[in-house]
Amino acid sequence: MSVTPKFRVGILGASGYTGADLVRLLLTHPNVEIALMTAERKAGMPIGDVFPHLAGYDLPDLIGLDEVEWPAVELDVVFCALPHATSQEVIKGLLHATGHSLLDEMVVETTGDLADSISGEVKVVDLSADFRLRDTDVYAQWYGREHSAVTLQPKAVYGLPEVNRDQVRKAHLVACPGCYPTAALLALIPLLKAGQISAEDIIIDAKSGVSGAGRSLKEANLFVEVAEAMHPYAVGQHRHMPEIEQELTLAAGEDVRISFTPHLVPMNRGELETIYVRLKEGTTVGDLKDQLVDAYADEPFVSILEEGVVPATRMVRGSNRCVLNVFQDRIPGRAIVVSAIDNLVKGSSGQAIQNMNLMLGLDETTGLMQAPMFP
Ligand SMILES: NC(=O)C1=CN([C@@H]2O[C@H](COP(=O)(O)OP(=O)(O)OC[C@H]3O[C@@H](n4cnc5c(N)ncnc54)[C@H](OP(=O)(O)O)[C@@H]3O)[C@@H](O)[C@H]2O)C=CC1
Ligand SMILES: CC(=O)N[C@@H](CCC(=O)OP(=O)(O)O)C(=O)O
Repeated sequence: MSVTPKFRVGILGASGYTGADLVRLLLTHPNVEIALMTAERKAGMPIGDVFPHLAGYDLPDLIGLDEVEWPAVELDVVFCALPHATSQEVIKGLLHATGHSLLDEMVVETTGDLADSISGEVKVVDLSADFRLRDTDVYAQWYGREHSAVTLQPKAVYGLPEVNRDQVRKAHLVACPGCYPTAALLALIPLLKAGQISAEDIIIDAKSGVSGAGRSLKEANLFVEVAEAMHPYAVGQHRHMPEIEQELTLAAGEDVRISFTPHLVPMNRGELETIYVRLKEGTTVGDLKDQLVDAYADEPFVSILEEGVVPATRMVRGSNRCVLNVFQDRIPGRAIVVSAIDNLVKGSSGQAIQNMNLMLGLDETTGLMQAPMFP
């Protein structure tokens, strides 16, 4: 009986929420083995002590980043599920330690022919925000610190597979989109590309479950602070705004400005965005719907719901799906687009695996076809 060779995968930050969901999803992925898992405070612990739901599986113990023996650990893929700022330092360090060609000044981008010449080297999928913003000055402005890997940034590919699939296939460093941007971009990019909606009048009203804030202890995320209540935060200044505008502007070919307000809602996972748009002259709500149906006809993870069916987080929980629909606003000339994802799956870990599948030349859906959990 022949044994399928498996790619060796490392998860940096496996003791966090996205790390845990990476482990959960990768445990049933037929083409990978989890060869390394790191933590900071939880270093030295078995993963089952940190996350009881992951006890009893054949997994390595959590180790500190400083204990990783690059390049001897021989990883094919590294998932970086670390806080932003830490991530760029760690990625730069691991590329140095493995003597990666991506650091070569001659390699100006990873998606052209040069990508083929570095095909055997480790591939990095970053879940943090560190390589998403293409302009490092914009990064400095929104993240309050200078970017420390300025020459590496242009070599990263923005990992929204439905939009950048071909670049992701050849990439060695993929920046996974933020959870809010994922839900917004999937809803809006096809409409802006088709010139159906105004680039100037887009209002995104977003809601997220508390796992979106990560597992580290924060007073604002205690049960008493979030249960039986709901509140907006980072009003008018959330750092996902420039990320969403960057990708919408690229798609539209003109400057796109958005109003974006996230809210924290008392649920563990899930993200819902209600998006108000202005129709261009001569465009109907039916045209928007047709455009979304067309754009996603062959996409395994994006579904446009039937007439009148309202997207909800319970339709996507635990799955890599995004569900969308379009509705007529009472105000003439306006429409409402609703988008739902699971922040920990399509909004981070699932999307990261979707990117990995593309980078490794595997079927994009491998290990990601779980149906949503309900109730
Ligand atoms: N949660 C979400 O829905 C989403 C998160 N993201 C991004 O993904 C990344 C991970 O998020 P999430 O899993 O929620 O975060 P968590 O706070 O839950 O986990 C962070 C992980 O990083 C480790 N860590 C923290 N500081 C350091 C350090 N200085 N050196 C080494 N390791 C460190 C932690 O280890 P330990 O616990 O042992 O200290 C833990 O394993 C972040 O950049 C986040 O912004 C992106 C999209 C959605
Ligand atoms: C509920 C909540 O707090 N969500 C996080 C976003 C999660 C995410 O996508 O974060 P990164 O862009 O840092 O990767 C926030 O608003 O900061």
